[in-house]
Amino acid sequence: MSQTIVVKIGTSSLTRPETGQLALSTIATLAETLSNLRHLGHQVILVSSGAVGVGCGRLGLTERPKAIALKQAVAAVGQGRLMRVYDDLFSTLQQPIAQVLLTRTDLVQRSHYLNVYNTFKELLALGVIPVVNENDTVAVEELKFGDNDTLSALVASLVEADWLFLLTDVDRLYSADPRSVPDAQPITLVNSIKELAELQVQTGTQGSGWGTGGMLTKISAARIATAAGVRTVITEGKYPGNIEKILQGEPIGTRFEPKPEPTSARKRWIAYGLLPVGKLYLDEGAVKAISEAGRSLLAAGIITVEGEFDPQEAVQLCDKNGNEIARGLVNYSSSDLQKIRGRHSREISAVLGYEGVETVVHRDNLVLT
Ligand SMILES: Nc1ncnc2c1ncn2[C@@H]1O[C@H](COP(=O)(O)OP(=O)(O)O)[C@@H](O)[C@H]1O
Ligand SMILES: N[C@@H](CCC(=O)OP(=O)(O)O)C(=O)O
Repeated sequence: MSQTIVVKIGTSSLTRPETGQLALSTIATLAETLSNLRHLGHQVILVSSGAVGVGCGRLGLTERPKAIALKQAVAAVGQGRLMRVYDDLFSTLQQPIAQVLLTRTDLVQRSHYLNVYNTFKELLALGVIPVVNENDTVAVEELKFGDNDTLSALVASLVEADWLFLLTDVDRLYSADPRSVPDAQPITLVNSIKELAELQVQTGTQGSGWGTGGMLTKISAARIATAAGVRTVITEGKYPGNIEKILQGEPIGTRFEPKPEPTSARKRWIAYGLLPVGKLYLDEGAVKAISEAGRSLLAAGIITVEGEFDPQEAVQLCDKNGNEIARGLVNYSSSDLQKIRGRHSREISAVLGYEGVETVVHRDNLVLT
């Protein structure tokens, strides 16, 4: 049966840590594996990091730059080099590829999001393997995915993939970072992210020398992907051939079982695609109404409004202690909300001087998180 498979490979697998040079044998095996999957009739998307790492190698820089402009310049050098290598390898295997560079803003606007979706669908229908990365050279810091684990999960969710493989430099997830805790216990199966919380996995936020997010971003990627119904696997990038074995059922790496939430693609976009620009603190009644009774949010339940935003932007809905319970698209600007918070819906028109809608966040635009 044809499946849609998203494979993410991190810098730590694509480059040799000692020299920063490309790990050519790994990349060649990856190209072979992905081409095989295509021949078996699967649809394949590769999310590849490495622009910054490869750019550094090309320019002789020995550590990942911190200054934003330098990082962006280095990424521009590395991305071209990376695509050249991929295209050479995939061309030898007669497998067409395409470069897709995304920024977070491409997923924030619903029309752009649908546009990206249509482009992926078209590329996959053409038998092409899209090679995706964040458009590091133009991405604005506060509007970044920040790491390709998150990006790959959003792409997998967008195309409704069956599988997401996160290839990294450890063979699987452990109870703690195996670099610093030698007796950390391997984890092979995670039935739900809640179960992971119970296992109390320590992740640290540090990746290996060249990587960005360590295991933390991989687990949050697994959360996004499994909630969208995508089975997610963390496994070692050095052996891309394992992907085929895992698809055949071999217990390699750490497997996260999909836990599709009964939400539409649009609600997933609200929950994970959008960047919230404000926070609404709600009283207990409002928290109950939206989380237990599935109601819309009314102005009466809002205690505090934080941030500046326009109507139809995304906001976090929190309890009075600031814990997020939901996200949604707001019907009023922050300045109007400051005037109507705590007020009954029938008072809104008198306070604002125009006939506004009754709900602040309609339940169709609200997702529990
Ligand atoms: N609980 C854990 N299990 C496994 N690895 C962990 C854990 N916590 C932290 N790590 C570290 O995460 C690193 C992989 O993350 P990173 O370097 O960002 O990879 P990539 O470049 O593939 O995205 C590993 O080398 C490991 O040291
Ligand atoms: N977009 C960046 C990658 C950021 C990233 O997530 O890196 P990694 O942790 O190695 O997967 C680049 O191409 O260098």
